[in-house]
Amino acid sequence: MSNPAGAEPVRTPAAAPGPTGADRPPEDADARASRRGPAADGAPLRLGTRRSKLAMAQSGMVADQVRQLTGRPVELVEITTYGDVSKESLARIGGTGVFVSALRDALVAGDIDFAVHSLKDLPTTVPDELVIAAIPVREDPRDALVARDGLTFATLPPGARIGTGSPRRMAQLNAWARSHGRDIETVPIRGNVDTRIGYVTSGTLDAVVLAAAGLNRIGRLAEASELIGTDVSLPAPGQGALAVECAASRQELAAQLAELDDPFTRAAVTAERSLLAALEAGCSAPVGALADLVADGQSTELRLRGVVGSTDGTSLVQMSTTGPVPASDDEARAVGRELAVAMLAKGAAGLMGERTS
Ligand SMILES: NCc1[nH]cc(CCC(=O)O)c1CC(=O)O
Repeated sequence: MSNPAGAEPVRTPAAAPGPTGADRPPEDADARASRRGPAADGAPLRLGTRRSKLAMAQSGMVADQVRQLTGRPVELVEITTYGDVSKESLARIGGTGVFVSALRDALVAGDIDFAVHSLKDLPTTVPDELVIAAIPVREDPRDALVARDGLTFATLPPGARIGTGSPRRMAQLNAWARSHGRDIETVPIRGNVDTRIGYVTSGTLDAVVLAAAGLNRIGRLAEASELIGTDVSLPAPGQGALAVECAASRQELAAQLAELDDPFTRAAVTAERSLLAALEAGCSAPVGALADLVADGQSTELRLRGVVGSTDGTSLVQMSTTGPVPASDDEARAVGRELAVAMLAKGAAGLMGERTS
């Protein structure tokens, strides 16, 4: 692994300077908190966000909710991350944290008050200075196919070229194609959602695979020809969920943001991310995971499914576990850890070193 979970995130010189400027005198977190805490004079809360359309859309959604919750104005502060400026493939630069480190630096420095991340882009470890104050209700976690002429997996012609930069999607789509005697070619691409859909509208590729939640947030879900079943492709751990993060020292703010938290989403994504962490995989590893509820007669239980595969789809380790809905983050983490142990025993580790460009 080039950048395992828990490693120091990549620092970027491209981080936009905070609005308070680099030349302000140093002050500690408490001093900053008392200056801008929620008890202060109604000064706007600063929400740091990447400038991509998807990031702006999800930050805008949460900003509206926080305005309602606190009665305070919320202003968006644009921050550029390494993932935004690098032209390298995400698999190669080790996706862990490349979209979030500059936002986290700004939180720690006190240049912004809170940040909204796609949970699937967030490293599985949270720095001591920060806290995930809320994980709001998750949207549809599935992957979606955007294909020319409304084609679906079942109707794509032999040799169809499907774009995705995600080793997880490659592994599962290629495995599905192999087991169904279908001939597809996965083509590595990257770029923002509009760029990736552009490969289809321009005729360069027959289809691309994207997260349904991301398409929905930028208003383009209607262009998907198919939502991909979780029996074909398990989403990335945390896909479709957001994380609202602030400095751990801002306890009052964290308590207010916590009203946006959805306990079931938190339990589900905590189990998924714990699986990822225990596999010692980063967010660009070929790992899929999804926790959902299954009703079995009287009782409702939590099912956690996990998959690790080689990107060519020749080998796949798929396992699942079902049990009581976790009552705490610790219980949720234990569910993920236990499934990881079982998957490692089936050879999952050997499938994770792979990198594609
Ligand atoms: N890696 C980029 C990224 N991060 C979050 C989403 C989608 C939104 C989400 O999962 O919450 C996407 C785009 C995609 O995978 O198509």
